[in-house]
Amino acid sequence: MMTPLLFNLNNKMVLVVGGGQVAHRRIRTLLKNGAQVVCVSPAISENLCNIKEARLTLIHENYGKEQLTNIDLVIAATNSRALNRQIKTDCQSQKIWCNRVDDPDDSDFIFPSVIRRGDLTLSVCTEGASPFLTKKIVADLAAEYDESYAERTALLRVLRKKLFAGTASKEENTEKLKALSLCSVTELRKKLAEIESSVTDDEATIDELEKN
Ligand SMILES: C[C@@]1(CC(=O)O)C2=NC(=C\c3[nH]c(c(CCC(=O)O)c3CC(=O)O)Cc3[nH]c(c(CC(=O)O)c3CCC(=O)O)/C=C3\N/C(=C\2)[C@@H](CCC(=O)O)[C@]3(C)CC(=O)O)/[C@H]1CCC(=O)O
Ligand SMILES: NC(=O)c1ccc[n+]([C@@H]2O[C@H](COP(=O)([O-])OP(=O)(O)OC[C@H]3O[C@@H](n4cnc5c(N)ncnc54)[C@H](O)[C@@H]3O)[C@@H](O)[C@H]2O)c1
Repeated sequence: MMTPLLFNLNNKMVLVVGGGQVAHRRIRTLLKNGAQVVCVSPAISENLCNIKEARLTLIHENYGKEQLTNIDLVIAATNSRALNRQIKTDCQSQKIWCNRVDDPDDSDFIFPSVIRRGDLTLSVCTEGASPFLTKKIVADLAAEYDESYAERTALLRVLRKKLFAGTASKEENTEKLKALSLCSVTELRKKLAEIESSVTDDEATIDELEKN
């Protein structure tokens, strides 16, 4: 059984071995999430060659153990099971975490399918049992948790911060936060506008008092 974690890939050095379809998918995900990527493969797909991104380095060579120097994570994405197994073994001896795209059981981590709505992340995985089931569930969830959830999450973040900055007790805040999480985007916008205008009123009152 795998453990779901949210991992900060900013500035991590990731070696992707292989330059085919699966490598391309992994590299797009890695770049989107801030990683530095080195891709090593004798053949590199046109899709990959067309990516214009300073954080991606393409090396037209066969895999070699020396390429693991200064690498944080490795994706073994070649079409050879024997080579992917060798890469995993090399990583293990250097304590580098490795994803084998052909064998979840022999991987230190695997890639779920992800839906992003601003700061809301939904992640689905069957640990290799059925990637097609994953796709179906993701399509269902994407329809239910639509783009409006990005604003909903952003509004909740601001309201939460404002509540914590206020003088209410911890218990009161917990109750309010629970209720807010069930509000629609329209209700949340309204609540934020109310809080902001009352803050402005308070500030105006303080200004008045200071003047007198
Ligand atoms: C979620 C997604 C993310 C992504 O890849 O970006 C993903 N696979 C996707 C699609 C997909 N993959 C495959 C098919 C063909 C149908 C089929 O074979 O069933 C399709 C469908 C398609 O392509 O449409 C084949 C396949 N996949 C794996 C193996 C090896 C094995 O199981 O041993 C084989 C057999 C290879 C062979 O035949 O040799 C293994 C893995 N695939 C994973 C992730 C990890 C577990 C995720 C999970 O189980 O939920 C894991 C364990 C490892 C990893 O992390 O790499 C992405 C959904 C894309 C989306 O959402 O659009
Ligand atoms: N995880 C998944 O979602 C998923 C999906 C489909 C397939 N797969 C598995 O992933 C493997 C790769 O799939 P693909 O569609 O990307 O295959 P592909 O044939 O498109 O790409 C394989 C790549 O490996 C490279 N390669 C071969 N020998 C190499 C070496 N010595 N050093 C470096 N690179 C080398 C090739 O040049 C090629 O770029 C498949 O064999 C399959 O087992 C996984």
